[in-house]
Amino acid sequence: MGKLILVRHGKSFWNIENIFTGWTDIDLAPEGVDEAKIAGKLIRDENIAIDICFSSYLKRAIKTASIILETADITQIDFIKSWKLNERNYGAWQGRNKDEVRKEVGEDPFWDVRRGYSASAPALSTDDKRCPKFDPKYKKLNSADLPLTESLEDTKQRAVQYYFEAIVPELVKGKTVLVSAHGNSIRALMTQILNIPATEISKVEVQTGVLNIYDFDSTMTLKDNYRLKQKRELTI
Ligand SMILES: O=C(O)[C@@H](CO)OP(=O)(O)O
Repeated sequence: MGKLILVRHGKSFWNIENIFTGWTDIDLAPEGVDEAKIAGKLIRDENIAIDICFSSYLKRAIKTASIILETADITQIDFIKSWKLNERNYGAWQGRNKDEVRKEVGEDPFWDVRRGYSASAPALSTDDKRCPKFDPKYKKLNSADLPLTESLEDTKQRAVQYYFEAIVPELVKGKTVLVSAHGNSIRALMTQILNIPATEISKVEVQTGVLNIYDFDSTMTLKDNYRLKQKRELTI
């Protein structure tokens, strides 16, 4: 039976400061490191043998996965990174305080972009230093493929495409797969897996550091889904 574990990275410094992050490569805050350790301890205690790990290109997701695997003492597995698991690109809102943007643009347009399906923040201009083409991480990619802003729909399109292309084949083989990604890329995958319509997508919230587990049979029929999380103090 294939087991998929979706985890949103532990809290980053900008999560704590309430700043739109998107593709900005912000590190885990100490609280986020602890969340990842707790998740790793849960994997270890539940004897979940992860076979393969996928992560976005962003360090908050990469470090979350690495800490989980290290804490669970899982060392000899493939670790594959894809930009298609990145957070939604929030365009010109990246780096801005969420409350300030809300006051500036108004409640409805703000929530339409932030939790609606098709709206996006204003695009980055092509000479903006925040454009992915200026970041060496993306140098092997075609710059025309790299977004200057994205709606949730755009994010879902590339994340789900990657899910079918790279992750589902592992699940079909019966593997246990860890995917470490972001609020919006995971929201996109969850709505695909649970068949949630676009109109309901805004109601799906994804908590940091929580293990969202999906068990499939060999025909990819979902047999069970549950969350593992632990609030108590870290003792390791
Ligand atoms: O800032 C972001 O990149 C995301 C996730 O933290 O924000 P939001 O939850 O508003 O989509």
